[in-house]
Amino acid sequence: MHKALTIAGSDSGGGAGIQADLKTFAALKVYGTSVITSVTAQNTLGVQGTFDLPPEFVGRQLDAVLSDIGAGAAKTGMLANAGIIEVVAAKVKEYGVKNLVIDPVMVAKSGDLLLAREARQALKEKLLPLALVVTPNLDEASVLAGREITSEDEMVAAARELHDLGVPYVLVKGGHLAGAATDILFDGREVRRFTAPRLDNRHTHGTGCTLSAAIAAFLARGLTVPAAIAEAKEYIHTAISQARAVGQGYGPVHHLAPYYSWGD
Ligand SMILES: Nc1ncnc2c1ncn2[C@@H]1O[C@H](COP(=O)(O)OP(=O)(O)OP(=O)(O)O)[C@@H](O)[C@H]1O
Ligand SMILES: Cc1ncc(CO)c(N)n1
Repeated sequence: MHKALTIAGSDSGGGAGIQADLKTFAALKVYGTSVITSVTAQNTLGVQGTFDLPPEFVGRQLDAVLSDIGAGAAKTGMLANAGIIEVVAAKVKEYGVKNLVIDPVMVAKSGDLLLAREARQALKEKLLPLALVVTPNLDEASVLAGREITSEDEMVAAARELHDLGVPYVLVKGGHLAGAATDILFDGREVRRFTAPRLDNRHTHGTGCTLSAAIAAFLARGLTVPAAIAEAKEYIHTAISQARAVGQGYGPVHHLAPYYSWGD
C-alpha cells in the first residue's frame, strides 16, 4: 500500500490544510496520515483564530506515525512557528523521511498569517535543506528570495536561487499571475513549465495545499518528481474546474474519488 504523511494545520472549513491533504490522498488512493501543527477556526471568508499545538506534541504525533506506519512521501503545510519547524526538521532527520515536499505556507489567501514572521528564517535554514521539492507561490518566493517576484522571468531566477539553497526541485507557482496558470520547475539543469488554462471561478481555497499533497501522493506511488508534478497539475486543474459553491467566500476545490482507478 502507498502511504503519505501531511504535517499541516487544520482548516475547520474543510478546504485547505490537513483536510485538503487527506481528501487528496484518498482521491489518489494513497493511505494518508496526519500530524497537526495548529488548529484554525476558518471558513471560506477567512481565518477567525489559530491555536498552535506545543512543538513537543507535534513531535509526539510524528513519533507515533513514523515509528509504526511510516510514509513513502511527506508534505508540510502550515507550520505556525519556529519551535514547530525545529521539531519537524529533527524528526525528518531522525526517521530519514524521504520524498519531502515543502509547501512554504506563510499567509492565507484572506491575508491572515499562518507562519510567524520571525520563523521565516528557520523555514529557510532548517527545513528547506531537507526538502526534495519546495512549492512557493509568488509571495512566498518573494519572501524566500528577498525581493519581489512578479513575472515569469523572475520566477525562473527565484527558482534558480532557491535551488542554490540545497533544494533539488524548486516549483514556483504562478497561480497568482494573470494569464495561463503556469508553474516553473528548476532541477539544477533545466527549466520546465507546467501550464494549464486559467479557470475563472472562486473555488481556489486550498489550491496550494492540494497541489503539494498531490505531488506527495504521486511520489509515494513511485513517480519521478517531474511526472508527479505533471499529474498533480492535472489533478488541481480538474479539482478547480469541477468545484461547486461552498460558503460565501473563496470556496474549496473538488476532490474526485476515485480520480485514478489503478487497481491497488
Ligand atoms: N484560477 C486558476 N486556474 C487554474 N489553475 C490555477 C488557478 N489558480 C491556481 N492554479 C494552480 O493551482 C496551483 C496552486 O497555485 P497557487 O499559486 O494558487 O498556490 P497557493 O497560493 O499556494 O494556493 P493557496 O494559498 O490558496 O492554497 C498551481 O498549480 C496554480 O498554477
Ligand atoms: C490550515 C491552513 N493551511 C494552509 C492554508 C493556505 O491555503 C490555509 N488557509 N489554512
